Amino acid sequence: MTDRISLDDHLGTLDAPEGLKTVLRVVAGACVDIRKVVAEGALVGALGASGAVNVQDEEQKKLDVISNDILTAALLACHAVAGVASEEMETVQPADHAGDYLALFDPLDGSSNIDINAPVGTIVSVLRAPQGTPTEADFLQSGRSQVAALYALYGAQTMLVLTTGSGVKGFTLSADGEWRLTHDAIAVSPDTKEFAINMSNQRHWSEAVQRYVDGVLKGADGPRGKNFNMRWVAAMVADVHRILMRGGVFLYPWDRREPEKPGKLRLMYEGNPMALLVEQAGGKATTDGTQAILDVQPEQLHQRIPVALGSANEIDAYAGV
Ligand SMILES: O=P(O)(O)OC[C@H]1O[C@](O)(COP(=O)(O)O)[C@@H](O)[C@@H]1O
Ligand SMILES: [Mg+2]
Ligand SMILES: [Mg+2]
Repeated sequence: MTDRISLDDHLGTLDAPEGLKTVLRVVAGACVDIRKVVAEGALVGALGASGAVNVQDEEQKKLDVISNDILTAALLACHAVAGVASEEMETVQPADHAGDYLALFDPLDGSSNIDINAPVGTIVSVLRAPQGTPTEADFLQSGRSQVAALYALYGAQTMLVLTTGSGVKGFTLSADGEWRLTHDAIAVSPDTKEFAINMSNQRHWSEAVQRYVDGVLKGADGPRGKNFNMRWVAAMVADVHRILMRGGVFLYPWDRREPEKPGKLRLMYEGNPMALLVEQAGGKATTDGTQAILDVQPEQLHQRIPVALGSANEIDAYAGV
């Protein structure tokens, strides 16, 4: 397998600023370090709750905190990074030097999977930094402004899936610790017979979402005229990876439980990076079937949004119910 191009070599050939390549190398290295802790789990005392609660009012797992510390330290030490923001930190952290880039991340996505040895991952969005010390307002750029987006998936294989704005490539971590290109030109098929949604929230959804899911559940006997399969890994990173590999739709809509919150997932470090990857792979990434996530103007660092992304024709069907 060593004849496969490494991430390092791929970045070397990329028509992108050296600073951006450095940021991506640093993120990729931090993900290898996070993977080691994820893989050793109980052996290194990394499972279970940390005892703290984050700014989202969610219980932090030890691995949320460890992953956040690894990424934050690596990125703030990188000369090309002017500041970072994370799901696990209340506000932004400027670096003590100037830099051309800002990094926003969900250090460990799929926290409820940690203690059951199910897939988790890391999601990262990279933006251009303004002149001077960045403030929170400087991070509130729309998803279209991202210069790179990636995730690492700690699953049966460890993979890193990356876009710098011209297509999507997937790298697999080799036994000797190198990211190697295994998935060139990742593309989301326009049609699908697979959907992903947390069905336990059904009674809280809007009428339109109820209608769409009712239609797909009726399968060949209903308005869609074909049978659907359902999958829910409970880690956006793994559910989106499945869609990039074989199509499908991933839905996390607004629901009535907390009507003042627009959804569960966070715009800046979940919605935006995943939306750029999905669009770059030819899929659609929306809040409601029509509004592109990437065009949402952010108002808050930890802003939530509804998410409907995946196979283009199926997202159109979702919009049309
Ligand atoms: O608990 P549910 O409704 O299955 O939600 C699962 C969703 O929550 C998340 O785990 C939220 O992310 P975090 O684990 O980073 O908080 C998503 O990855 C996933 O899609
Ligand atoms: Mg998450
Ligand atoms: Mg998380």
